[in-house]
Amino acid sequence: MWRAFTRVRQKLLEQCANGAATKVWPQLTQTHFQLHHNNCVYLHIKAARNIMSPKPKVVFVLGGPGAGKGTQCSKIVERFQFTHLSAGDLLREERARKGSEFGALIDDYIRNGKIVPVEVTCSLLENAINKSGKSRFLIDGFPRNQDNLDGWNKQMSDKVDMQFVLFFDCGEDVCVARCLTRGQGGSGRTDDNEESMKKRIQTYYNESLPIIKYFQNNGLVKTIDASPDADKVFSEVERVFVSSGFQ
Ligand SMILES: Nc1ncnc2c1ncn2[C@@H]1O[C@H](COP(=O)(O)OP(=O)(O)OP(=O)(O)O)[C@@H](O)[C@H]1O
Ligand SMILES: O=c1ccn([C@@H]2O[C@H](COP(=O)(O)O)[C@@H](O)[C@H]2O)c(=O)[nH]1
Repeated sequence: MWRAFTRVRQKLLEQCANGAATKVWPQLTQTHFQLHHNNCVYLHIKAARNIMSPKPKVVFVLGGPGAGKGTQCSKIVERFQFTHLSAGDLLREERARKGSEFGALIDDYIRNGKIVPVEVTCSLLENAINKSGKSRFLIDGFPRNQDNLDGWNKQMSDKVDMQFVLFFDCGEDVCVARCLTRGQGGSGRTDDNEESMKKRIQTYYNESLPIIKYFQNNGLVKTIDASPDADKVFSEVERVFVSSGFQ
């Protein structure tokens, strides 16, 4: 956790300890500093930046269908007080909303594993962020293609502080088996069936993986092996969040 430090003056730590520093940086507490054995005081840069940035913090959560994104997001919410926004859930809610002008379109896209135009998804995400009044968000299952990424950059990138992309790496067979088991268990999802799965997997390879690669090329991706059991996966996830300065 305390890998990225910058040296600060001893006086600052003392100010922090006696509360005087809150006048300068009200969000910082003594937990953001560490006294090193050589008597120098270090500030945890990422933790400090995380707490001092006024924009909402966003982590994109990506991976194949059934990789375990939603399952891990629930655990992250519990441990790190993030708000979970699943783009798929928001679209399903909008599809079910009486009078929605997008209901039929969303239904067709979901059944066929296609990606809904970004104007619809991005507006749902922005409304959810604004409505929540919260400051840490997991955006699960978005951006999924170039249209999503372009639309997000146009509408949202200046309004949030994107932290990193959490990528759940999982083989196709495991992904498909998890979704089909979820369907047989009564998920009620119109796309947890073999026909939709084939299309979802194709969309993932053709449209979503190139976006993950783009983020990778920009050094933004934290990859997690999503094939072990959920608790084991979470221990890796926890490590990533802590080393990124979240407490
Ligand atoms: N590590 C795991 N090991 C075994 N089963 C898992 C694991 N993680 C999740 N599952 C199960 O697999 C199914 C899919 O998980 P989850 O809904 O979290 O995936 P997802 O990536 O959000 O899926 P989708 O993209 O389809 O929304 C669920 O039934 C869940 O209980
Ligand atoms: O940004 C998004 C997210 C989802 N969709 C559509 O919804 C389904 C289901 O998504 P899950 O993340 O698996 O819940 C997906 O196959 C797409 O059809 C979307 O269009 N855009």
